[in-house]
Amino acid sequence: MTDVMSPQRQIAEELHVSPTFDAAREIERRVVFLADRLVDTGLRTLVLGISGGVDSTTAGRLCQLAVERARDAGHRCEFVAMRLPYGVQADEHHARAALDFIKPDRVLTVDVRPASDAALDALLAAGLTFRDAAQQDFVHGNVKARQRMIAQYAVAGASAGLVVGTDHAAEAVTGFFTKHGDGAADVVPLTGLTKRRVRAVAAELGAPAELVGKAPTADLESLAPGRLDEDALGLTYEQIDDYLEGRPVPAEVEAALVARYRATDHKRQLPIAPA
Ligand SMILES: Nc1ncnc2c1ncn2[C@@H]1O[C@H](COP(=O)(O)OP(=O)(O)OC[C@H]2O[C@@H]([n+]3cccc(C(=O)O)c3)[C@H](O)[C@@H]2O)[C@@H](O)[C@H]1O
Ligand SMILES: Nc1ncnc2c1ncn2[C@@H]1O[C@H](COP(=O)(O)OP(=O)(O)OP(=O)(O)O)[C@@H](O)[C@H]1O
Ligand SMILES: [Mg+2]
Repeated sequence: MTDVMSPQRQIAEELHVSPTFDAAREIERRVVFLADRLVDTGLRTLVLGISGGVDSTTAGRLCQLAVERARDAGHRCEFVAMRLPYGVQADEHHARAALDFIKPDRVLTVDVRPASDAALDALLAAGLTFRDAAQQDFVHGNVKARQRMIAQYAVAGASAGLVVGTDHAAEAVTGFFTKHGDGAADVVPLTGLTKRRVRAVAAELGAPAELVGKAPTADLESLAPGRLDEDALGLTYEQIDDYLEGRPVPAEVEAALVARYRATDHKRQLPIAPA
């Protein structure tokens, strides 16, 4: 008899979700991973945008611990945390709290608004039209995410750096990221974690409670500022995490997740080439 793996198990395996979880062990494993990448490549910086959300708070603290570990081993390196607001960020106080907690070696602030708006203006001037204001705002949102990627790669290029991404299993399964925007990175230390496990790692690291429990937002749409991920997705992170961790979920939740996972497969692969 052939053993047919359930879609639930197959997706969890493909996204590297571990059946067991120990926050302290995960911190150690992921700090060692980042420190080893610096030492093994001979590169000098880790570069990561800090938004004030729990994902970049967690990944940022792991980066700072990793460069300190690599320095202890004799490797000259540092962590460059980047503030990348679009104009004035409504939850700037959370970004400040994240930086206070992470204690990065360096902070660089780049406002992505002028470049994002100039790109949109140039496209409009070239004759690009949108279905409606909502579609224009959505596409402009992805331009903002890609401007953040451009800024981080410029810093990496100038400082022999590695760009750090914050993708994890609960984001990967829904493809809820901008392709070649926040989805573009050299190293992804949160891989395989569900959202509640990211929060557990943040808590174990000692992050402030307001950041550990913060509601996730991509905050890319000017017409819907601070829109919550769960509202945009029509799914809760509890449901997504339960599914990834092998717990039962309603049939319609499983159907929605499998459909999203399949439709966004192209975002988790290299560009598609002829067979
Ligand atoms: N089947 C296929 N095979 C190969 N490529 C395919 C494709 N379908 C689309 N594409 C390409 O992919 C593009 C669409 O992908 P993309 O440009 O990413 O756009 P899209 O997936 O439509 O939008 C990104 C979504 O991620 C959310 N997001 C972004 C950034 C951060 C966060 C967060 O959680 O913080 C969330 C954002 O709110 C939005 O809902 C298409 O324009 C096309 O170029
Ligand atoms: N305003 C910002 N300033 C700096 N970096 C940002 C900003 N917005 C997004 N980013 C980068 O893009 C990544 C993806 O955003 P995302 O919203 O998924 O993560 P988060 O804000 O850290 O956590 P959460 O998903 O819980 O909101 C962030 O982790 C961060 O590295
Ligand atoms: Mg966010």
